[in-house]
This record gives sequence, C-alpha cells and structure tokens, in this order.
Amino acid sequence: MGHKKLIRFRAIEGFRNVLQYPKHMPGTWHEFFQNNHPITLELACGKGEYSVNLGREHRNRNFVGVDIKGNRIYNGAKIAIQEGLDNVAFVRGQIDHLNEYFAENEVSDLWIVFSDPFLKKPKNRLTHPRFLKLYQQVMKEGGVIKLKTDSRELYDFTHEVIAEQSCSIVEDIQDIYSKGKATGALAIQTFYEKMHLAEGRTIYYLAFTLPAHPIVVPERRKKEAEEDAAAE
Ligand SMILES: C[S@@+](CC[C@H](N)C(=O)[O-])C[C@H]1O[C@@H](n2cnc3c(N)ncnc32)[C@H](O)[C@@H]1O
Repeated sequence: MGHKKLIRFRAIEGFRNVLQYPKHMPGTWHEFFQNNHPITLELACGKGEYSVNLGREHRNRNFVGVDIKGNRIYNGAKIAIQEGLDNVAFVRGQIDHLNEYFAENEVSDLWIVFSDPFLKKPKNRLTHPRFLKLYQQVMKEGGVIKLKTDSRELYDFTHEVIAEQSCSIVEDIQDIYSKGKATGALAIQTFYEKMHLAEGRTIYYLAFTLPAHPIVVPERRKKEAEEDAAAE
C-alpha cells in the first residue's frame, strides 16, 4: 500500500465523522447528528463532493457519504471537519451491507453518483434489484433515488429495472448540460464527473421512487448473478 494511502487510513481512524463498517449505528444516527433532520445518503461517494456541497447548502439536513475506499472518503471528511459541517458524515463500508448500517425508515433519500457501470457484472450495479431491495429496507416510503451517470448502459439498465419493478420516475434527463438542467444539486461536479466531461461524455440523470410493495429480485437476474459468480 502506498505511503499516502496509509497516512489517510490512519487519519480517518481519528476522524469523528468517519464510521468504519458501523454495525452499531442502526437506529442511532439522529443521536450521532444530535437532531432529527432527514438523512440523505451519497452512495459510491468517492471524495464526497455531494455530501460536502449539499451539507453546506442545507444545514437543516444530514448527509452521509458511503464508499469502501477510505483514502477517497478522507478528502470529504477532512473538508467537513475543517468547515465545521457537523451535518456531514461518512461510512466506510460495503453498500451491499447498507441494512447493517442503517435501520428501517432511517434514510430519507439517496444519491448514486457516477457509480461504476460494471458492464460485465450487472449484479454489482447500484440500481440492480438486489440493491433496490436494500434501499427499500432503510428508506422512508416515497424517498427518491437519484442516479447521475455518464454510462448510457447504466442509465438504460436502470430504466429496465424501473419498469420491471414498477418504480415511478420523478425526473429523467438525457444530457443535463445540453438541456440547461445542470442547476442546483445537479450542478455539483465530482472528481469523476470532471474527468468524464473533459472527455466530452454525456451526463444522464434519472430520479425515481420505489413501489410500495416489496422489491423482488427476478429469477432471471438471480441466475445471471450466479453465472457471474461462477465465472469469477
Ligand atoms: C467511479 S467512482 C465514483 C466516485 C465519486 N462518486 C465521483 O463521482 O467522483 C465509484 C466509487 O464507488 C465505490 N463503490 C463501488 N461499489 C461499491 C460498493 N459495493 N460498496 C462501496 N463502495 C463502492 C468505489 O470504491 C468508488 O469510489
């Protein structure tokens, strides 16, 4: 492991706003934030640009960035500490275990920001039904899931899942910049977004809500996942 990474891993151990694999937290987030404000998650947060920027703008809401990479989380966590953003925190952990970090109804809404499209492994896409099932376990009914991506494949896949699971589309924008829609929260640019924009890529946005009935992972998708695992 590189020296810089090691320093960052040690640093986040001492950061009050970084919780690593926090299985003790479900049901206690409002004690942590010392308020009852709604909690927004930023999944695949990387350096946490959405959590930090939204945290600055909305002091009456709480934001939690989630990512497995501690050295990336370090960036956002350090800014939040320096700026006294006590409404911003980070979880270092697997999104696959989200229901071990948050309790039922503890999350109001969530962003999925430039998550990897996993072109060869649909089961790892953060809008795969197995993830939607997890989100449903922690999110309040009617909570909005907001996907921002440069991947046409992930955007199309998400549309497919939305139709299959009877989710409701709240907003659907192909190419936020050409349509003049990159305003408000959509104007926040992350590290990966800046790279994609420099390459001239199109940015898609899709916001939707989950159905009231439980998400069920279709057999065909389960089979796909088993085939993926067998090929590993
Ligand atoms: C392409 S980066 C995007 C980072 C950031 N959102 C940005 O736009 O700059 C994708 C991030 O998702 C994280 N990630 C992917 N799958 C994950 C999972 N199952 N659990 C936790 N983190 C995950 C990776 O560690 C990585 O930091």
